[in-house]
Amino acid sequence: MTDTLAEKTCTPCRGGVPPLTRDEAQRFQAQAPDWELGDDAHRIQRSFRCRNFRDALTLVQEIGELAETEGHHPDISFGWGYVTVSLSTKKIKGLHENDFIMASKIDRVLDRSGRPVDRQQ
Ligand SMILES: C[C@H](O)[C@H](O)[C@H]1CNC2=NC(N)=NC(=O)C2=N1
Repeated sequence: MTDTLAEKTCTPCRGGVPPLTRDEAQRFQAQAPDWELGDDAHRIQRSFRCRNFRDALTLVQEIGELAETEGHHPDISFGWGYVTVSLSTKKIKGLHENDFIMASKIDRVLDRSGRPVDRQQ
């Protein structure tokens, strides 16, 4: 049984590998179905609803710590009541398995924290 994405760890990406094709990205996306594949298949994105600004800020902090631990970093925008996370691998200007590993781990942060976050699509 191969590890699920959330059990994997990101591998340092030093470029030199092609980004995932749309088909490959769609296969990974099946394991992170709450994430939307961008039109150019070069990024995945998901928004979370939070109770207020402080909750959004706390979630951003948690995601930031996870990114530092994994060595793979999302772009995050947030405000009162929402956090939007976008993942793409800068070094290869497209998607890498690392992006889907991070997506799956971010989903686990939410599930574990059990915060009352609606999952807006
Ligand atoms: C060596 C290390 O893996 C790289 O510098 C990492 C750091 N975090 C990263 N995050 C993202 N999103 N893309 C990258 O290309 C990237 N490179």
